[in-house]
Amino acid sequence: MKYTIEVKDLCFRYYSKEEDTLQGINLKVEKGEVLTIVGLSGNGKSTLCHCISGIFNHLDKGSLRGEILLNGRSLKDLSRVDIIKQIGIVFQDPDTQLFSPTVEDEIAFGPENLCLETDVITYRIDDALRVVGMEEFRFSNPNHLSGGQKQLIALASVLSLEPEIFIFDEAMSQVDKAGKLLIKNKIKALKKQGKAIIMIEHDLSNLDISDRVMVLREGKLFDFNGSLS
Ligand SMILES: Nc1ncnc2c1ncn2[C@@H]1O[C@H](COP(=O)(O)OP(=O)(O)OP(=O)(O)O)[C@@H](O)[C@H]1O
Repeated sequence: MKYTIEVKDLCFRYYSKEEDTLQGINLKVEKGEVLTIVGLSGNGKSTLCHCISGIFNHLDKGSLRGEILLNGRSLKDLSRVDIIKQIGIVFQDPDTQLFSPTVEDEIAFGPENLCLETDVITYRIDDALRVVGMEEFRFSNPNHLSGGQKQLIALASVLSLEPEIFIFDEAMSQVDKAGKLLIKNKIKALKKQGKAIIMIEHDLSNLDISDRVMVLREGKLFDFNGSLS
């Protein structure tokens, strides 16, 4: 069976470190599945997200061993555009993700780079803003928004790419109760559409939308019952 995401024996070491931050990670996510990874701060969750999303293929920050497969194809064999079309990541800190002068430009950036037709881009902006309940901020400067609003715009900018795989790295950490409900409902809808989703979470109340939970501890990934992945 081809999994949407499959990670085999992944190890990652930052050049500035003497030990591997990720140590022999194995995981699989199917179409329509939500996998949540929990773990204490500094245990490697963001590093894992950056490896899976292909960011470390392009930013030479360390050495990566093992294999990451998207729909059966190694990440190493995919171009940057192929990866962006397949996998969307919402970063933990929205300030690292938002750089456009307006919310509209921010959401349009990905689809424009995929050279989509103008009316498709407009539709995707409208839809993404509606999903995150931020229509009234369309022409606002993202820098002037609150942390939670920035997280919602970061999510909208990934939704507009319509990838098959979503990675949410604590994407709801600054969002208020109403925003969390919107995001959770959208994740449920994405799951129904057959998207594969990896969520990194600190807040255990968000686990209700997960199919499976794994724990990352000191660079190793465990099933929730404590057995090594
Ligand atoms: N760019 C980097 N260069 C060197 N070491 C790094 C870098 N980024 C992260 N690390 C280190 O890798 C380890 C794992 O960090 P990471 O951010 O992946 O953990 P995390 O579980 O996501 O933590 P948090 O929940 O606080 O975000 C930490 O020891 C961190 O200091």
